[in-house]
Amino acid sequence: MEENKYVIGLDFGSDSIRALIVDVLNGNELGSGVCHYPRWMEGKYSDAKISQFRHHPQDYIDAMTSAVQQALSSVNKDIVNNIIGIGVDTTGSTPAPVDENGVVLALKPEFAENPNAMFILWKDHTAIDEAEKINLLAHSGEFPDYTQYVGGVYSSEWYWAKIAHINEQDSAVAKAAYTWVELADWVPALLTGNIAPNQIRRGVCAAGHKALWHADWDGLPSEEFLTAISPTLKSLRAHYSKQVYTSDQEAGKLNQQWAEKLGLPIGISVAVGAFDCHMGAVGAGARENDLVKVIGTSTCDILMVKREDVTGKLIEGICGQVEGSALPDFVALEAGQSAFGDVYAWYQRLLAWPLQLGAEKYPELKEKLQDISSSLLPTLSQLIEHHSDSHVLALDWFNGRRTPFANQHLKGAIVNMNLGTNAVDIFRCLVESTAFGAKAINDCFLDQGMTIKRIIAIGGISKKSASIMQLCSDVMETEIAVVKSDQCCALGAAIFAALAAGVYTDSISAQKAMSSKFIKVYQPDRERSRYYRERYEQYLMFGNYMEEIIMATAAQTEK
Ligand SMILES: Nc1ncnc2c1ncn2[C@@H]1O[C@H](COP(=O)(O)OP(=O)(O)O)[C@@H](O)[C@H]1O
Ligand SMILES: O=C(CO)[C@H](O)[C@H](O)COP(=O)(O)O
Repeated sequence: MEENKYVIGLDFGSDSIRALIVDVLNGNELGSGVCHYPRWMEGKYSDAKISQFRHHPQDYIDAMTSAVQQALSSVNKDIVNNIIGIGVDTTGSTPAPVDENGVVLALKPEFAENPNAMFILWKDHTAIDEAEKINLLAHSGEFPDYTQYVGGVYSSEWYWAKIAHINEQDSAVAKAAYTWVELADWVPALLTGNIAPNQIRRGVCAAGHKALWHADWDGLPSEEFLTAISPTLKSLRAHYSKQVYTSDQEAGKLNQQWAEKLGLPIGISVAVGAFDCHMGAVGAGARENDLVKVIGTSTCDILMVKREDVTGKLIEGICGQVEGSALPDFVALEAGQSAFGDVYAWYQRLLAWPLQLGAEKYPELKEKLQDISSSLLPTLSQLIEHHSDSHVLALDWFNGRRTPFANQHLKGAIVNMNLGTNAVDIFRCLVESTAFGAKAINDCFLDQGMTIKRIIAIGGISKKSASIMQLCSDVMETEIAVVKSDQCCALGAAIFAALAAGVYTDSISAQKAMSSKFIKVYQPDRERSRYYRERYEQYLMFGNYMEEIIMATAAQTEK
């Protein structure tokens, strides 16, 4: 009898990496490991006040090694010996500068402590000015509108803005960087030993959604356009591979060094990498007109559409329409919110400040105070189940607005408080604001003729808080199905590992066999939906008003 075969999905998140061992026949999840990035957890190389968020490459290497080893130790040896492939999903746009041999600069002694030589995490917003310049140039009429397939607005979260920003700030990095590589492309390259810039297989997902790659202009934007953004971008077009790949294809084979380090069989397939939400959508079983929302720190939303539905059609205000970035034969429309759970995390930190002071003053109470601090979010999220007519209203743009129409200058806001407003009222209005932000994304798709047949939720919050999910369903006035898998992005990566290893010849069959089932479907409560309809109008009005004020203030500061 032929032995069962297994694959590993690696999901590189903002704080940690998850490794998941999956049966290729049925998608059963057999073992897993998680590891937080050690330097990141110490707060190194980042400064939230200036929106600078950097990951040291060594963090990825150390955490991946530990997570995979943990996962392997949770299953028996027969399973380990029958692992035939690895799939990789990561956050993005999270690029790093590499030298002519493909070594990330921060892995070289002279750059080891330089945050500009590390991975620039997706949520780093230090490149707002450069993103604005890209938009001005793309809309100037001097060049083709290179932003047309990314929603018409280039974001500071993305590749070219980040590279231009770092290169202009740091001439040593600019000089040493031969090219810049997205994390989603770097991990498979590392595992296969193909880090040399001319060998690396870049995925269509990162290229199309963040680097303005499109077949219409034969790949990347022209050298003239890139050097108009910044002369420091010269030669980067030439140093970027001409061809890009979908994730059902192989990036290469696991090399001996990494096989030994991780404890995996040598020579197994490593699939081309892609972003977390794209692989998550596949893991969630998304088909035509399904909107999959990865709801966690931020949200990343993928609407899966048929090529014919968007042929000759440009969807504005989103983060891209790219064929093959999720399922190879579909176009994935990407959108998202730059902060979702991060808004709640901010509020939790605010409320927990006196507890932290208390713990410093009375060390004997530290543990108890920490317990209270970590129970704040679950408790608040339970308390908002009770309906309230509080008039407090918030904007969810605490980390800028990603969709609709990216604008990273924008900030969060809360209005309409009085002396009776309490901590739960404020938490409720923050949750409402994140749900309104989600509804604004749906409207952006629907207003432009797209169809949303089902909403599927994955990510931490879809499981951690029933009250928040119910509120989202009430606000969006749609059913929301929550998937069973706790690691849906890693499961999607595992599906691509099975495809790259040749277990399935088409992605739909692989998805049918291996994707997650649902565990719960939230139904909108009609009465609450009516209430939120009005509140949503107020949110939109408040948003328009605040946007005007914030942009006017930003313009004044620039003068
Ligand atoms: N009980 C809770 N209710 C609401 N939000 C929560 C709760 N517990 C954690 N969170 C939020 O969940 C987010 C983390 O989501 P998760 O999906 O686990 O991580 P990531 O986005 O890094 O993959 C944090 O921003 C945190 O504020
Ligand atoms: O924008 C993205 C993909 O295009 C990010 O990868 C994503 O939003 C990261 O989110 P999280 O840390 O919440 O999983």
